[in-house]
Amino acid sequence: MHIMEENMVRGSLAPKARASMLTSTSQPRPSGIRQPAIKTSSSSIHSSAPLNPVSDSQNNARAQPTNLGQFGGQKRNVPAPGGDNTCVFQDNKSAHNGFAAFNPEAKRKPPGAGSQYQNKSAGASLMPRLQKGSSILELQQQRPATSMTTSGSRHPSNSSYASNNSYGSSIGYGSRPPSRSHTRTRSATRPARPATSMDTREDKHNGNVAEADEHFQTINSQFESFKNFIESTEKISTTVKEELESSKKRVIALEEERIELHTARQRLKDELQDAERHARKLQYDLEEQQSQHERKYKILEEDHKRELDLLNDEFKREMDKNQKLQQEFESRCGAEAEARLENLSQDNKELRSTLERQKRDHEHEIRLLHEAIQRRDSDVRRIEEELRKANNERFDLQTHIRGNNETIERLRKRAEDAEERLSKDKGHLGGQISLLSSTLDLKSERIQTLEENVKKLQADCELEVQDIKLAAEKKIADETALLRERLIKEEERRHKLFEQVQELKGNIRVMCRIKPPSDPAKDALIPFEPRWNEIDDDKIDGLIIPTFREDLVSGKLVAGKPREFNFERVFDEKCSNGDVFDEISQLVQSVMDGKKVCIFCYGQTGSGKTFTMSKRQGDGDDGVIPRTQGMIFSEIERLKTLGWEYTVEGSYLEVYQDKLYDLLASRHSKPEPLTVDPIGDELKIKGHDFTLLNDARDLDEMIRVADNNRHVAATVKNDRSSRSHSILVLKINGIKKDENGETIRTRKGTLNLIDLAGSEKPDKNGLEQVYKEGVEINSSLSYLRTVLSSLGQGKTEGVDFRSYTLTQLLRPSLGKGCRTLMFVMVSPLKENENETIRSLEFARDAQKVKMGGNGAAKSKK
Ligand SMILES: Nc1ncnc2c1ncn2[C@@H]1O[C@H](COP(=O)(O)OP(=O)(O)OP(=O)(O)O)[C@@H](O)[C@H]1O
Repeated sequence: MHIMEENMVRGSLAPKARASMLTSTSQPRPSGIRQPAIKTSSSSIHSSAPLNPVSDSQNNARAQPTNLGQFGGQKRNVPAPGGDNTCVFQDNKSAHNGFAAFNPEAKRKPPGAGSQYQNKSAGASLMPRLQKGSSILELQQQRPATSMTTSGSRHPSNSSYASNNSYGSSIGYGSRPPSRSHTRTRSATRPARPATSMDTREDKHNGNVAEADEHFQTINSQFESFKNFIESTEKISTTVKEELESSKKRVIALEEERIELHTARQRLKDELQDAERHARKLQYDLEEQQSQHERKYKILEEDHKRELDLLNDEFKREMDKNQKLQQEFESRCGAEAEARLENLSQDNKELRSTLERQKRDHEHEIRLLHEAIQRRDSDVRRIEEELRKANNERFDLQTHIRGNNETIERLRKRAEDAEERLSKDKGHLGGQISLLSSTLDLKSERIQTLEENVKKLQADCELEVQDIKLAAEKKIADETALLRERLIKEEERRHKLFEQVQELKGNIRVMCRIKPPSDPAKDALIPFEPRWNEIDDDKIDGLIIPTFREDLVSGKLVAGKPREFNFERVFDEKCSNGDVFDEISQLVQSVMDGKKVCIFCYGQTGSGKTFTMSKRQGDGDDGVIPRTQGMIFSEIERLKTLGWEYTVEGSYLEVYQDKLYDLLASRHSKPEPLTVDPIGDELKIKGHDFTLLNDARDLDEMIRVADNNRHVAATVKNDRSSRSHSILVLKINGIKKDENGETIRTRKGTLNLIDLAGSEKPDKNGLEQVYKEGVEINSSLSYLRTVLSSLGQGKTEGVDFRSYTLTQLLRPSLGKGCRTLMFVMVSPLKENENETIRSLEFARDAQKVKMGGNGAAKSKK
């Protein structure tokens, strides 16, 4: 029984299973199976069950050593029931333990007495087969027929031992074999005992035989009982096996469950990782989109700002121009034009207020746009906050899942333990697993919900951004269109105002430039007194040259009447070419508006005409021609945005010795003189084509070629004196079309930039050629003066332009609607005072010219 228990403990059964098994086996178990009586004192045995009294015959039997003498001093080893049906015979000590368990009587009796109810043959037949591990049944089957079985009354199956229903009651704890008082018959086969002294007492002997029979019966019944016990033990064993089998199955099922759980956990983990990856990707996409939107917004904003800046610049320029115009208007018009000035001021005010309003509107719209961007930023921040929360939740979830994983891991270990403590832990584990599974399900659902939220927020954000973008784009487009429209209108207004001011300024405007002395410390200079402009007090618009005369009485020099010259502007020696161009750029602008403009420089040789007109030395202070060149082509680009397309054609001509030459013609052969068409308002030259100039580089190249071909020579005043009048003619035509490509407006402007040859008294002592040139130059200039003074006297008809090629050339530029600006260049040197005064007088005459008629000045045919 101990062995059986040990086997059960060693097996992989959980305590509960073992307990149930033990419980189940406890029912049929004979009371002596686990009886610790092996170590119990005899007194306890007595106290637990009454012992049958030993009969006389038993005592007699004890006293018969011959009967069971061969067992003398030897304890009988009886196989113990239990375990896996093994009944082990051990040494005397263990045998004593095992047997005493169900037959304590054997222990209580002296060794010799033990053989009283076991005959020799029974003991001999059992002994050799009582091997370790043999079962009782086997023993029963293996037991050969003994002398007892031959009697037919000792066959185990017929043993009266089985008559005791309870093994415990017969051989159990504290029991003893039944009374030996039963009668029995002596076996017929029993051999006759040798004659002994006892034969003499035959009756007594017969009584002993009967007692032995009875004892045999008892043993049989005990054996039967034992057999029943074995059978019940076998049943128990089968039950235990079945329990064991079912336990194993449960273990397998649990293991499978554990694997499933593990797989599910792994799957969940993968899904969580996927979800994390997906969330990270979403976040990355969101950030990417945000940065893209921000970039686009920046670009839009910058474009908008640029456009605004441009418009503001435009506005400022317009305002400056208007201011200038107004100032000029005020300075020139006097009282008679006050009404017009009032109107202009009104217009100007309106224009200013319109522009201010537009500016305010614009700023307001920008503010709105900024607010929309700020709203969008706050939305983005909100989304980021939500995303952060989602990330936090995801992090919590991960932590929780990690905790869960650890719990699962712990549970897995516990499941392994549960293999040993199967039924006890199973329910708990299952509960926890299902709880965890449901928690995991909940968390997965939460992740899914969060992801969906993020997606939704992202989609909302994209839509919102898209809407804002579209609205902003539309607003910008509308605004641009509106501003463009306004700009076109303002351009028209400016054009009109400009025209009005130009008309008020007169047909020929005159400006004067004083060349700086080459050595101010040494050079004797004309004591010019500047007359500062009343409005622009940093500008000079007049010169006073003091005069002296000899007092006839005293013979001393006394101050005479000073000579005063008033011009539109006087540039003193400090002024640069840039200052000059700033003043005349409006005229170049008016060429773009379709006007005929003529700018020419008049002055003594070496007074700075070419310097002012053509200087191109790379020090940044270019003359009028290079600056005009730059301005024309940038204006063409600007006007393109207002729907205008311009073409530029150019020609560079020279009047040398009163003959007209094309400065662009090849100089390999002698150039042929050209003829000016004396009829019409446009300058036309017979047999001469204008060159199409696509860009500033073409014009540049044209000027370079012309400069190389111009007639120059050393004069007294100038080492490289221009010996001819050079004329750069630019025809600038603009065309504006509507959406259908129909021409709706045209502009035809002409710009003549003329660098006249130096006026100087011809030096008779110089080269003949130079002298001849000087005479010719002076003649043509004198004639120009004559023409100008005729025009100045209000003659509009009968003015003879034909006498000189120079005046023929200038005729179309001196008519009505033409703008002519004359620069008079003067030397500051005392030695050139007379020439300077002559030039200034020439300029004053020119200033008086009023061009009349409906076209060019009428020539005398
Ligand atoms: N405003 C100025 N500042 C500095 N130098 C000047 C200025 N004006 C003219 N000069 C210098 O004076 C010299 C003569 O000038 P420029 O050739 O322009 O005279 P010009 O009137 O064209 O003479 P010409 O009629 O003989 O051709 C040049 O060396 C030029 O650099």
